[in-house]
Amino acid sequence: MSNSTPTFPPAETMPILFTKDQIAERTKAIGAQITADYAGQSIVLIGVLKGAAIFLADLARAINVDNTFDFVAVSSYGRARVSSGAVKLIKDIDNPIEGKHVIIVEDILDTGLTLSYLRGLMLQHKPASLKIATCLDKPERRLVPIEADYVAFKIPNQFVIGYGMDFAERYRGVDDIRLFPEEAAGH
Ligand SMILES: O=P(O)(O)OC[C@H]1O[C@H](OP(=O)(O)OP(=O)(O)O)[C@H](O)[C@@H]1O
Ligand code: HPA
Ligand SMILES: [Mg+2]
Repeated sequence: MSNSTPTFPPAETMPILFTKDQIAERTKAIGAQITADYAGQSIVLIGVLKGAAIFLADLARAINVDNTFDFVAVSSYGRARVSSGAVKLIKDIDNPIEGKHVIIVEDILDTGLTLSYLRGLMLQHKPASLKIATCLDKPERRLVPIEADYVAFKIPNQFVIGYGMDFAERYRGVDDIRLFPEEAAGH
């Protein structure tokens, strides 16, 4: 059945894809990996607002090397529906990253348009190194070739909410990652 008005069913009614315990376990593992990879160095974690805020907060607490935070925000024009790759920077980094070890932190790598735009932009600042950490990777949806260096979970082509991820700005605070029912999307 299709309708034109989005509805916001309670998150508890949606199937769980990953529980908060599973997410915490993978986040700790990635944090340990980053700690090992950057031992003795300083890193800059750049979160992509708004979705990445929660994963960044947890990942940072699982990393045991000197680190600072920064945030960027982008706006995309119908990202999932056009292949133009039109992404615009709304908020830039606050501090220079030239010569620094940088990790861009995302909640989800989907078509790749957001991260491929941001990677190009950040490389212009000449960081010493640039890697990508993402909670979720949906490889089937990729429109441009880009891979993350640290991935908590690979998922099939299904829309998810929770742990920072939204549907129409809702559900970001849900602490499990759940499958959003397509019939509620109203398209
Ligand atoms: O790989 P892509 O197809 O570019 O999609 C992934 C991006 O889309 C979502 O952000 P969105 O732009 O919806 O904003 P939000 O983070 O504020 O939810 C998500 O948080 C990623 O940033
Ligand atoms: O599955 C998703 N859920 C929420 N936001 C998203 N942005 C890209 N893919 C998704
Ligand atoms: Mg985002």
